[in-house]
Amino acid sequence: AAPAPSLSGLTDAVAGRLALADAVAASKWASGAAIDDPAREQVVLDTVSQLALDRDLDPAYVRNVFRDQIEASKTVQRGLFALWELPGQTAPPATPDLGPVRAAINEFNVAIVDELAASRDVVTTLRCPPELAVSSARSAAGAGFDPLHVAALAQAGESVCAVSTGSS
Ligand SMILES: O=C(O)C(=O)C[C@]1(C(=O)O)C=C[C@@H](O)C=C1
Repeated sequence: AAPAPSLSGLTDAVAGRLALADAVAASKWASGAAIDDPAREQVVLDTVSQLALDRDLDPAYVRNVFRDQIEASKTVQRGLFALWELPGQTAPPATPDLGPVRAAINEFNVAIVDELAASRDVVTTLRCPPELAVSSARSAAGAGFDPLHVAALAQAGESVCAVSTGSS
């Protein structure tokens, strides 16, 4: 088989994080919580900024990538809420406790920053956009994504290909 495209590790981690939006949405639907949680977003962005510094990556670059991760998660959550509001549709049963799914999201956050560090020499080149597209398609297929999740995965990758990633 052909070797995996170089950004596959990154897009697999991004897709894995995005797939957790389904469990987040089900939990929020069950509890009546709002999709937007600005305090949690701040914790995520501050955490990944520190992870970036630890890996000598530009924290502003990594924050931008994670703003897109958060927006992509909300795209999926809003899409699922819209679906569950339709007559005859039901949300899957879920517990209101977001703790376990957020712990899983935290693990993907670390994996994504690790992959950004591993891909630092690719993401600043013209190879990045086509490799990101191929890797995203591969990850989406592997995850069995529907059109809602495929669209959100593209949104999640919008800031990956960058001019510079260094912290200096
Ligand atoms: O943790 C949540 O409540 C989520 O919905 C996930 C997430 C994220 O992607 O990290 C997305 C939207 C919220 O505003 C906060 C965080």
